[in-house]
Amino acid sequence: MIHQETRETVCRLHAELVRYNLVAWTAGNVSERVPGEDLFVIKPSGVSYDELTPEAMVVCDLQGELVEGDYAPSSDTAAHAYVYRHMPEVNGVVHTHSTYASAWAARGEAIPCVLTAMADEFGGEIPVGPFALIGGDDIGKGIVETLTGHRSPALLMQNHGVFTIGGSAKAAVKAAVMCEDVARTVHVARQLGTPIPIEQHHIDHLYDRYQNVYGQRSHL
Ligand SMILES: O=C(CO)[C@@H](O)[C@@H](O)COP(=O)(O)O
Repeated sequence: MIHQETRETVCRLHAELVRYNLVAWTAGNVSERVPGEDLFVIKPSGVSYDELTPEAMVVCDLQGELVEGDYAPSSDTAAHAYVYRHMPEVNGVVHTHSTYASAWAARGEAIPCVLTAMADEFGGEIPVGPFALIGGDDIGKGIVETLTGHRSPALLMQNHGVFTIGGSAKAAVKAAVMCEDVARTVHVARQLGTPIPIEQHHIDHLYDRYQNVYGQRSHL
């Protein structure tokens, strides 16, 4: 099938949402831009995660129209397409209803930057986007307006759940995993007392280290 490599990547990353317990039933979705094309691959709508295969993935254009595939595209296709049209640096989009992050979304409250892991991955708080109905451009607009110029690759769409972006679908999945992890920890901290905010200059230092030094850097 066309765009087989991207199909395989997007299919494999959907299994990560299940592995990290970020979705229930058929909720959630992952997409990735097809390299060099005005196209992206996304999950078929309402198909069980254990039935997802590279062949079941669907290919859409940047208007969200189905280009190739046997299934109807995800109900969030318009949102993903909007992000790809307005954020050319983004090559991956993920949506989950992960429990703790969605509980913050239900309250419309940003997750404050009180953990070094938040400074590392999000460069500050995880912001909240507006309430938006599903299917049109409203969710996509909320994502773009909230994350443009913001360090965080994740946001909490009010009353809904998590959307993340990344330079790849894998990066967006990582952001979704880390978003749920810190949402849970900060929630527990709130139950025990008042979390202590990290000073901005420390956030900046931590973010720079994690983004530019942490891990294995290819020197070849
Ligand atoms: O939250 C929504 C829509 O935003 C769910 O329907 C979504 O998680 C799953 O929908 P799809 O199966 O991708 O169509």
